[in-house]
Amino acid sequence: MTPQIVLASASPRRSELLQQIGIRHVIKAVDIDETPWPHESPLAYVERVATEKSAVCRALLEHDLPVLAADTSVVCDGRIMGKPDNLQHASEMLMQLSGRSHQVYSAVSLRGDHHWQAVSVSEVRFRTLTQAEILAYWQTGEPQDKAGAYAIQGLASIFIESITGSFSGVMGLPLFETAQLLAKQGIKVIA
Ligand SMILES: Cc1cn([C@H]2C[C@H](O)[C@@H](COP(=O)(O)OP(=O)(O)OP(=O)(O)O)O2)c(=O)[nH]c1=O
Repeated sequence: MTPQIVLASASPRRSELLQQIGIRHVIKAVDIDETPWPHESPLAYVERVATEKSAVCRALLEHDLPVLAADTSVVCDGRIMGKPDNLQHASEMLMQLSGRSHQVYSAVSLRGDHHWQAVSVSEVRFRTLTQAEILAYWQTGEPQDKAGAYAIQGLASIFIESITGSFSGVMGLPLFETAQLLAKQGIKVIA
């Protein structure tokens, strides 16, 4: 089957989500510096990083298939949370998320005939977590490669009281916005 797009991502979640809507893709992950700039807002940050991922990927390609990239950040009290470096870092993040709401920003960038982008912002509410739960959760291996040290699609679902916004966006690729961008490039998910 011929691919419709290139997915510029090493995230297995993003590939699964694209498969969920039947978009045929090949994966070409790129490595960029994801350090936020001083005083950069979460919105500006996720847009910049997603845009850079698609640009770097596009520059490496020898063909001109459209390139899709995304970036997802957990934001609490205006602070951007990336992936945890270790147990200590994950515990700090999860204690901060415990018993309250935070936001998840997911930016999508599509480079085809033009460059299009979209951002989804969701609100996620966690119940109160205990230190023992956080340690046990870390030991499952799930938090390691996830922004904010949790996965809504995994065991962390038992910590989440409510979500307003996009489940797929929290998971890493907002499918509503992605389908809208793909349509601009003439790629239809459904007739
Ligand atoms: C909040 C949350 C994040 N995540 C994941 C999605 C992303 O893989 C990751 C956020 O990191 P990203 O830097 O957005 O993506 P990535 O480094 O995994 O992949 P790439 O840069 O190559 O595209 O966190 C979940 O799987 N579930 C969740 O509930």
